[in-house]
Amino acid sequence: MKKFILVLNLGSTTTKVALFRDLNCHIVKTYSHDKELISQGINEQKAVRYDTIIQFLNESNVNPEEISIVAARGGLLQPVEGGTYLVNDDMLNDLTSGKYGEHASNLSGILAAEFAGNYNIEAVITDPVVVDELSVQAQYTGIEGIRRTSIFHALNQKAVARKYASSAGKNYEDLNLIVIHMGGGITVGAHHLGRVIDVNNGLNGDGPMSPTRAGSLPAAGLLKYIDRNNLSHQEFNKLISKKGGLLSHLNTEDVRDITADIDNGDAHSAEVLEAMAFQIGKEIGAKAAVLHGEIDQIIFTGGVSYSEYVMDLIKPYISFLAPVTVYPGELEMEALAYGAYTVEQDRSLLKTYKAEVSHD
Ligand SMILES: Nc1ncnc2c1ncn2[C@@H]1O[C@H](COP(=O)(O)OP(=O)(O)O)[C@@H](O)[C@H]1O
Ligand SMILES: CCCC(=O)OP(=O)(O)O
Repeated sequence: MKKFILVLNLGSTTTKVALFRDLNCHIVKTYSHDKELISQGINEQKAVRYDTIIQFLNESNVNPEEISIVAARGGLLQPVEGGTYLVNDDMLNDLTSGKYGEHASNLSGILAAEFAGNYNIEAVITDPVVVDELSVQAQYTGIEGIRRTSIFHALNQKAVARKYASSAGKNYEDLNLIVIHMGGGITVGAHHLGRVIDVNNGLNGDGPMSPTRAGSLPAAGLLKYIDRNNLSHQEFNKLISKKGGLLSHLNTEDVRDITADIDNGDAHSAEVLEAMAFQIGKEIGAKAAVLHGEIDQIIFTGGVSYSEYVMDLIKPYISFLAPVTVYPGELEMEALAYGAYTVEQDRSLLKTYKAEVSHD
């Protein structure tokens, strides 16, 4: 009997896999990958990541025939509204071609479709990283022809915001929140009455540096660096989105290793983490201005927010703005299972992704 929802959540540094029975988590595991793998392109990572999923099923003693649907974290697509989407051919083409960029979350959808195809079931994604609710003002840059788009931890930011609202006995749609997801990438979102009206692009050189992202860079300095090192487009993308931030400065993206080094007296590691905290604080201040200072709560989440060391570095910059709540880790597995469960119950909720028609 088909009774499980298989949840696949590929982040830049981890593969998280779970089995749910309806909305109850049967088993969940996080596999952390080494820095050699995560700095590769997604095609080079595909086989290892798929093997990780099969390893998980073997360890769980679950027969793939018992799975009714695959729920995956969605990747880089054209901007979409939130919701649960079928992984159809249009979506698969955009995820595979990298038309909108490359990130591990593309592989979630791709591997979900591969697995689903093998067992004649459906794959869906929920609230992909391209959910776009940016205000018109937030989309502007100072150059006509370059616009900001929304690429962030939409799934988890929305899930923790709703969890906080529910714990406060309020509706998400009635609150102003600043949500900070600190994973391989770091995104800081201004949630205004249920819409993320401003957020840094978590992938393409915007906002604070993170374990693997460069964050905002001085444009002229970047151009000189590219010329000096003769970087191709591909090398440039790798530099800012896979090998930046803590990995660039400290040769590891793992905050647990870095804080252990600091405990052993490593002053350089301490300085780099302080700089990351400074940049996160600054970004939160910017979002406070976007919300006109009317902030109900500041909410931290993501793997890095497990680190009390990092949280203690950030808090002095922002605790005067609003009360702080921390939800370490993520609620992404539950949110993905919920998305798949609801469309299994009511098919009319399933959305269809359509590729943009090219006019070239
Ligand atoms: N218990 C922990 N303490 C400190 N840092 C952690 C902890 N767990 C994970 N991290 C850090 O969180 C980052 C990964 O965040 P996570 O949200 O799990 O990843 P991903 O972006 O791959 O989904 C890494 O830098 C990792 O070192
Ligand atoms: C692409 C935006 C989301 C993101 O940064 O995810 P990771 O933290 O998993 O890299």
